[in-house]
Amino acid sequence: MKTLSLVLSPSIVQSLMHNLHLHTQTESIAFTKGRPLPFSSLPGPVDLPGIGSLLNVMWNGGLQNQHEIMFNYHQKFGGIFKMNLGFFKSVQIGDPCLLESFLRHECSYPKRMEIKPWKMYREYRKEACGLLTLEGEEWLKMRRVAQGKLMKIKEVGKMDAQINEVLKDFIPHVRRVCDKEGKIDDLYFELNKLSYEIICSVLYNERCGLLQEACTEEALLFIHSVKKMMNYLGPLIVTSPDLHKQFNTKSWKSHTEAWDNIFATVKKCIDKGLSSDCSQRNDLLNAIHNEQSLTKKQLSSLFTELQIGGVETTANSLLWLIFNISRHDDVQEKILKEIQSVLLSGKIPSAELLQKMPYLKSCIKESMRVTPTVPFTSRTLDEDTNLGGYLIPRGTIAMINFHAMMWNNDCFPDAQLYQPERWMKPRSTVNPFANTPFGIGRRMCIGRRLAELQLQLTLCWILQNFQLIATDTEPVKSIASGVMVPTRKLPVAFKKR
Ligand code: HEM
Repeated sequence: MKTLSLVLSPSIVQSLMHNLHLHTQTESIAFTKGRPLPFSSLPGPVDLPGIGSLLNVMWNGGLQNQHEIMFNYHQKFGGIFKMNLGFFKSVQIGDPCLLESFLRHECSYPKRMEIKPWKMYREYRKEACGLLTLEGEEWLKMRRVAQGKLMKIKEVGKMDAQINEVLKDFIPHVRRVCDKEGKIDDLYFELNKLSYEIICSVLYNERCGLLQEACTEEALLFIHSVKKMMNYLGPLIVTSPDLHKQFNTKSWKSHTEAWDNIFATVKKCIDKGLSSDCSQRNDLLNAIHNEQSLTKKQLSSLFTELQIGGVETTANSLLWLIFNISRHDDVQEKILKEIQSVLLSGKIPSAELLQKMPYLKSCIKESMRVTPTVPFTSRTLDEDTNLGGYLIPRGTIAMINFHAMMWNNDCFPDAQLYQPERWMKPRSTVNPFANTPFGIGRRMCIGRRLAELQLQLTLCWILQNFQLIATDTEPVKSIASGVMVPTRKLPVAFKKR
């Protein structure tokens, strides 16, 4: 059994869990060793036979509203509670101190909850798995290959010129798609195009034409297919994917067709990128291929899952960033001044010059905290684990709730307000485990550095060319649909400078 060195004393935990709101790193909680209490004694919502808390979840808005439901449960039960949804039993972690101790004992091959339909597709079509779906030693081997190129700030910094080339085309594209009032009909879709164009440029040195006036359906195939695949994923997971496959249902067929298109698009890029005309190119594909540690099949799966992981997430973070800035004129003015003071006489932003823009970076960090793109991640426990004074059995899914931690008033005073200044203090008192929008530990997002560079450069280009205007001030709610999407079109307009 794995015992975490920092465990909450069971008696203190029990009284705290039941009587107090979410506790945080700012409260002094004594972590002592002791005999853990059984899993069954963890607090948690009603657990009915066979369905657990499913009815409660449905009553409160369903899985789409799971971020708010879990946030409220953390307020009620504390930083750790158990939850059973019938199809899976979980322990929910929403406290930075507990997360820190959980990670201190992370195993060599951390496992996220399996996305079964994705695995089934790969078996069905005899495709390999990539970083999102691999486990064990194979995962670590692939991770090491990709990490050397993607997690080093210096390596990623070299991608700035390619990203700028795409952004140069994005600005006239925005002007083209704006109506007379500066509104964009489907801003999220346009940002997805930008994100896809950037990732293809960085991975394969390939431009896809998504920002051109006459953009072809073929170029849009990947984005449409990911959307289609995600639409069918939920129903397949909640019911039985095995039965869907056995009866070849519409959901299974559509999910398969979408993945076929996703893999076909990536394989085309790989074949072209490795052809003799392009093999001298300075891109991620050739850099990884030249190391000769992955087969062609593994390359396809790695690159497919890098694209899946990187396109919509970055577009979504950018969408919320634009929204948050549009509602804070003072913040917008301050970023623009910072940009103008660094980019003298029309200089183009670069990874190096971004180092002189701490306020711009704080604005992005704050946006990802207040409106996170991914609200949770998961780990499947490989051993019985003593966490927070409770014995969590092997095989339980630990849901790590970033959203609950990032919205915790004890970690972040006035947590639901957008206040970039909170990141500008010389000595931050924030527990770093409380703000982890890219996940954490050995399996954290491998595209983090690239996403950050992309967001920083894009914000520079947008604010130099447009003033972001809030067209109304009504609240905008979000729903959990893989990533956190707004429930209505964002009320934002782009006014030319
Ligand atoms: C703002 C944009 C992004 C956000 C918010 C984001 C968020 C995340 C999160 C929360 C995880 C799970 C981490 C964990 O379980 O601890 C993850 C994993 C992952 N992300 Fe990202 N991501 C972003 C951009 C990207 C980009 C640009 C790429 C590709 C270049 C990418 C590729 C991946 C991959 C492959 C994984 C799985 C890593 C593994 O299990 O080894 N992501 N991301």
